[in-house]
Amino acid sequence: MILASSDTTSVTLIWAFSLLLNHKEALKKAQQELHFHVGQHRPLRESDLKNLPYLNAIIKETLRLYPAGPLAVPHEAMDDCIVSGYFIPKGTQLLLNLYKIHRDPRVWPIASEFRPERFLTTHKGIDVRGQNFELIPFGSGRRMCPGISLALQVTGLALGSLIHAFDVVTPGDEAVDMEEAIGLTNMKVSPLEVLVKPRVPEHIYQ
Ligand code: HEM
Repeated sequence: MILASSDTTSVTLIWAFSLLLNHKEALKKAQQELHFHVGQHRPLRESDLKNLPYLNAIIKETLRLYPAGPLAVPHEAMDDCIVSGYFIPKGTQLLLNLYKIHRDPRVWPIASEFRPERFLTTHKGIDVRGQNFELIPFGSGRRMCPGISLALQVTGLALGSLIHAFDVVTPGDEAVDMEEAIGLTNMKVSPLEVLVKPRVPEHIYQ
């Protein structure tokens, strides 16, 4: 449980943060949303998250492009079945390539680009809770991730708090290297380096 939770949530945060550093206009929009709904005189609270559609769209777009478990967890067919015309005998081990599903250009125009706006416009009705099979970073069905609500709360609160309280840039304002490591969890190859500068009054940090 601890293994399933800590790596997946921290790596999602790292990718979200990296994407924002490489897309300054999205970072600015998210900070404006936080400024409007939370203001500069109190920290972000869990109860704010439902009022931050752009921040939520950023998290969905991050989970689409960089699902923490790109091959989910192996499943086994309990009965003979047919999937997309392929006969799958009972007992077959099945791996789901979430990474590929999430970048299918028939569903996701300009699939490899970071466009959080799609979740507020063309893909507004699509959620990550296992009901929309084109976006299933937490899997779907009986064995889907039981930590989904915690993961979404922690990611929203951590990412939102960071960009609410700090202006963030990379050293030398260089683009973040987005190379991915091969593994069960979708890790970033190089460590993320960030310079932070306070952007709210001192008492918010206490
Ligand atoms: C962004 C964060 C997370 C992502 C993207 C994620 C993703 C996933 C995925 C794809 C699966 C496999 C589902 C399937 O095969 O259908 C899974 C399983 C699981 N996750 Fe997560 N997870 C995250 C965070 C967490 C957290 C915070 C916890 C616990 C507090 C957790 C606990 C588990 C457990 C116990 C399983 C195995 C469930 C089973 O086999 O019945 N995960 N997760």
